[in-house]
Amino acid sequence: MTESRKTRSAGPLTYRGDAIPETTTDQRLLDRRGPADWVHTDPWRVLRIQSEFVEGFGLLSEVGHAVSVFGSARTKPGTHFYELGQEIGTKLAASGYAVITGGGPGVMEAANRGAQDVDGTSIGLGIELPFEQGLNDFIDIGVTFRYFFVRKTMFVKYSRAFVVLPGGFGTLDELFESITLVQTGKVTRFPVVLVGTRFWSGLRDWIRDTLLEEGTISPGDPELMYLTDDPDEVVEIVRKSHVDLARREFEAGQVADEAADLHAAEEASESS
Ligand SMILES: CC(C)=CCNc1ncnc2c1ncn2[C@@H]1O[C@H](COP(=O)(O)O)[C@@H](O)[C@H]1O
Repeated sequence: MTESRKTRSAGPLTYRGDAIPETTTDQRLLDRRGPADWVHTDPWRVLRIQSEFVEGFGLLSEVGHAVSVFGSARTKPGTHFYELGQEIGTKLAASGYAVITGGGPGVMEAANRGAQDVDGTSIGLGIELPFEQGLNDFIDIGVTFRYFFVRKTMFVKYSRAFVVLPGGFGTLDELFESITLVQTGKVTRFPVVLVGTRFWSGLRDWIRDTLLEEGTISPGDPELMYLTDDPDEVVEIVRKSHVDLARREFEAGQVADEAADLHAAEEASESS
């Protein structure tokens, strides 16, 4: 009979005899402090990026129907667009939509505040910035991301619609990112609603008169954006697109419960 050799298992690995390491994995994890440079290497960053996705998906997948509201970080309380942002936040929340913003001040704060005013779900997806900012005070659920692109994925994945109030480069970035995703068919399910006809009409005209004229976009592309000043119309556009999507999913046999519910609600309102 052969004498049984000393054996150690480490996860899926088996070591025997002289191959057995002197320490266990846990000991190596807990006992040693080596140089910290590896924290700044790309493979480590990949793990941090993954963890942001995991946290974001984990949090937002439980949230239900949501709409993202974008707009200037510099809009002050008491101004027209702050109040409009707040009213839109309130009306979306009252219609059952969670309101997601970038978590900062200005229009973001206004929309979060409006949602909170009616006990709606108010969410902030913040971003680490060179100057300390923190999430605004009107957020119930907040995440602060390190990476812009992870945060962008969250806005797109968990929103039924994008509502865009006047803003600067950040807002334009969000607007054009979302419209490009719609144009290229990467997302098929949400409307992009611009609020503030005077502010946005110059951009819309330039898109029509220059981009379309030059052939850099297709004839249907300018119609990918809605333009309004009316908070009720914002909610109406969101709701209608939501119901249309539910109907398409229902007809295609992809009957998620919510799609069936919405379809039934639509049928009921049509027949009443
Ligand atoms: C006062 C100040 C500049 C604060 C910055 N604090 C911020 N916190 C969170 N998201 C932001 C911030 N600044 C820009 N963003 C992002 O970019 C958009 C606004 O940028 P902008 O003000 O239009 O160009 C927002 O919808 C938001 O998603």
